[in-house]
Amino acid sequence: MENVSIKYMVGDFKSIGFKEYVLRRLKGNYDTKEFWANKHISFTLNKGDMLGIIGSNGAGKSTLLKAISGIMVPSTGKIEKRGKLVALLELGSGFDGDLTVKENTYLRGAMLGYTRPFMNSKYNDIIEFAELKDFQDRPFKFLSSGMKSRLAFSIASLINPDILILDEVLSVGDGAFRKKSEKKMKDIISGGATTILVSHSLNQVKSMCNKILWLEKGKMVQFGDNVQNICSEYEKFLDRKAK
Ligand SMILES: Nc1ncnc2c1ncn2[C@@H]1O[C@H](COP(=O)(O)OP(=O)(O)OP(=O)(O)O)[C@@H](O)[C@H]1O
Repeated sequence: MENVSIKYMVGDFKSIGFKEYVLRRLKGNYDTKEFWANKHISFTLNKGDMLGIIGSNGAGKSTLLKAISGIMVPSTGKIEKRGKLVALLELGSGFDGDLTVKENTYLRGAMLGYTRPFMNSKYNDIIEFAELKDFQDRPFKFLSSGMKSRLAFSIASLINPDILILDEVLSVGDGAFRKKSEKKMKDIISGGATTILVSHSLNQVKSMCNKILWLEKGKMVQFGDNVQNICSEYEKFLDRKAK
């Protein structure tokens, strides 16, 4: 990632409708502003790295993940990545609520570019890992949040991506599933994949990540492999903020 900045346009243009928009433009009181959610972010990861991204609410963590996943294009700068990328962003994104768990698993596989025979060979493992064997024919919308995230994680992790992006998904599963998924992620990493994880749990970052990126108000505060030190500086920062 080289000098990446990402801006959102904010203002009242979404809610006003076309006629009002034209009128306001003509009168010159059409109000939009640029909001930079990320500014000048640069870092490099190697195969097998696990990066933890930390920072306060609104620091720009999810926006950066969207850019890495290719959902958003950076306003400036460049992102280069090699290999098959799988991203788990907002809960339930990429699923169809009316289709069953089974149908969604195949759909998700197809969206990621996998063939039906490949998905046939992985399907049982995915459902077993997600502990959703009894729910295969249930519409996705009737699953609990934890079950939805378990299915998303199982699909993403069992199809062996080169790059795995996780936005807080692990925090939705219960304790037992979290332990199991952390172990799975360690296996994925030792298999050579690169993982990026956004987390508000410093313990999780400390125990799993070998690199860390700390963002605040869109800017990079620290990046490096001294995970313990950066986490304790961040903890002190949070303590000062809470006073
Ligand atoms: N679609 C959007 N339009 C305008 N501003 C946005 C949009 N999405 C996010 N933002 C703003 O960009 C900033 C960064 O948001 P982002 O979701 O990346 O933060 P975050 O670090 O992931 O936060 P959290 O820890 O709360 O999930 C915030 O100030 C947010 O209000």
